Amino acid sequence: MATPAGMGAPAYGADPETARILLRIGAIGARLDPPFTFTSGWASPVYVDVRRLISYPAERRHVIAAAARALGCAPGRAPFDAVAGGETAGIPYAAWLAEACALPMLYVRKQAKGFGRNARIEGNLHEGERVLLVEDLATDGASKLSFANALREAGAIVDRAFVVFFYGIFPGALATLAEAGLNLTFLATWWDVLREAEAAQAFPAPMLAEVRAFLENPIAWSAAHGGRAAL
Ligand SMILES: O=P(O)(O)OC[C@H]1O[C@H](OP(=O)(O)OP(=O)(O)O)[C@H](O)[C@@H]1O
Ligand SMILES: O=C(O)c1cc(=O)[nH]c(=O)[nH]1
Repeated sequence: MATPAGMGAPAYGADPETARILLRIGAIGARLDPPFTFTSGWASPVYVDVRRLISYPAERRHVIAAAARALGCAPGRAPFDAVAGGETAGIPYAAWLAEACALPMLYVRKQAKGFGRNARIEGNLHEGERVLLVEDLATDGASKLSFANALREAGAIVDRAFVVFFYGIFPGALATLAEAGLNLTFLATWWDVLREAEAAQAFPAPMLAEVRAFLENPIAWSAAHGGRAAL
């Protein structure tokens, strides 16, 4: 995986078991008619439902332990002061990681609530705290920028985000995050899942060909299937 020029390397926690877990718990979906549509507007023949992991205690423990290792955090020794989950899918992972690292937890709303405190950040954030942003997954990373900016506007220092799964196929995704001062740590990408899916013969041959076509050129695939057509 390419390292964005001029920034720290993305920390690829490379945990092959995470890819196997996602396949085993049915988190990897493939469908052509109709294709999936992502939050960012891309059309895709695949969807990764990392949310399912919350229902599997042994598997989620494995993933959180791998995340804590990749991030270098343990009780009394962490390179950040608090852990913030992105609404909604990031919140349980942030809670478990905060617990594993014995750190305070926060969460970030997609939008200000519109009434009450009208805040995007929940929990007690102290000015100047180093906050790790946690989410379930990243495709092109746009949601990470929004969550990180909300934390920064509230006074946090945010220079690292963690996701269980990073697509690893959208050109420039890591570089764009790095240019915005955000380095991404992740445990598995689509290339890990594809390797495991091929070994387990998880997709019939025609679907595998379609999945490969998307992974190798997601923008062209999306444009040809009614989705977003440009970065
Ligand atoms: O934009 P990216 O950084 O690449 O990440 C993709 C986002 O899409 C999903 O959230 P979704 O918008 O479906 O909301 P949810 O968490 O409330 O389900 C996922 O949880 C990420 O936040
Ligand atoms: O970008 C998204 O909306 C998205 C893609 C995906 O594979 N999984 C998911 O939960 N969200």
